[in-house]
Amino acid sequence: MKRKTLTQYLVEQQRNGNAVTAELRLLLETVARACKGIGHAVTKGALGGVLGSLESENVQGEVQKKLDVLSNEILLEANEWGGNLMAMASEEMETIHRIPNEYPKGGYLLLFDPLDGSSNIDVNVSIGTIFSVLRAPEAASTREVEEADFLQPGTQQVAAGYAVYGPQSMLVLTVGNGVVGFTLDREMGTWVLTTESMTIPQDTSEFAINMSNMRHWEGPVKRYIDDCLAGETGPLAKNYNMRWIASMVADVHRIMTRGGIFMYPRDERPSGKKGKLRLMYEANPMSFIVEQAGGAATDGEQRILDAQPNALHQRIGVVMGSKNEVERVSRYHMED
Ligand SMILES: O=P(O)(O)OC[C@H]1O[C@](O)(COP(=O)(O)O)[C@@H](O)[C@@H]1O
Ligand SMILES: [Mg+2]
Ligand SMILES: [Mg+2]
Repeated sequence: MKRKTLTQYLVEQQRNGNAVTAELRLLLETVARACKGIGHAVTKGALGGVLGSLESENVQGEVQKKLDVLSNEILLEANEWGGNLMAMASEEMETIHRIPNEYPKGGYLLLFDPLDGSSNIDVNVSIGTIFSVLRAPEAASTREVEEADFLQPGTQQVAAGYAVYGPQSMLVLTVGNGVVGFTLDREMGTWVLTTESMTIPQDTSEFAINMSNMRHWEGPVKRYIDDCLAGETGPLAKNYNMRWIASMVADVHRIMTRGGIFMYPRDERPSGKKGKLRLMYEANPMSFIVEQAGGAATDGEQRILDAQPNALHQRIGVVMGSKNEVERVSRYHMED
């Protein structure tokens, strides 16, 4: 069977008058090429000297892995000269990266978590890259682009995707017209369309949460997990299975494939941080993808995509996946 490549898919989306402009197509192709480069570095492992940590910490106060920094550089370099962007923002950089004046600029803003699942790099477990594309506000074309230009709710995203570097490298993408999945043909070096329409089953009996945080959870999350653990004879009247890979991309990719609910809720730790995951680089792009696949995403109280960001590195509680199960967790929050 002749399969479409990423380029063919995007050209088709452009021709069909959907959301993909020529500029967005080139931008997405560039991001996909960068992901191929990151995947290549990941595959080399110790042979490529990419494992281990650096002395540095990122803006979140987390120790940076060599691959966090390398992946960030690959994405910056690939996208800097493409002519489609005004600026980029990354989980690994304190503030935004404006396109230097010597390069042409375009109308989009790109945000990314260059390497997601950092704790899994050195143990050879699936990791990934998450990205989100916004339109730069009109006003930014007549002045210098600012951090505030990025603070748009997730509903404004024009595209989002992730690459997962696992047994296969896959790229999962939405341009607001459903979700498609590409597998990397390593010999040819091309992303090949292998799933035309990714959809998440509405119901599930599989949850993903880091159980070691249980003592910090808020009441509604505790109640939900207790009900899951009670199994057949409990209030949910079914037995649940649990999975936790500790790479959001890999956990959400499993849910995109066979359903489930992924939770990294905000909790009551004295740090006062609103959850662990970042709204702009993780929660928003993944929520857009999950919703486009028929799932749902909430922070417990509100739809994640409706959250108005107030800072680039803001964190948020995340509950996403199979629609009926996410709605159940929202109900538990309402009843609290
Ligand atoms: O180690 P924990 O607390 O279970 O956290 C795992 C979560 O942290 C993350 O690794 C955070 O992402 P980064 O690796 O990009 O910082 C998520 O991918 C994952 O879901
Ligand atoms: Mg991450
Ligand atoms: Mg990261």
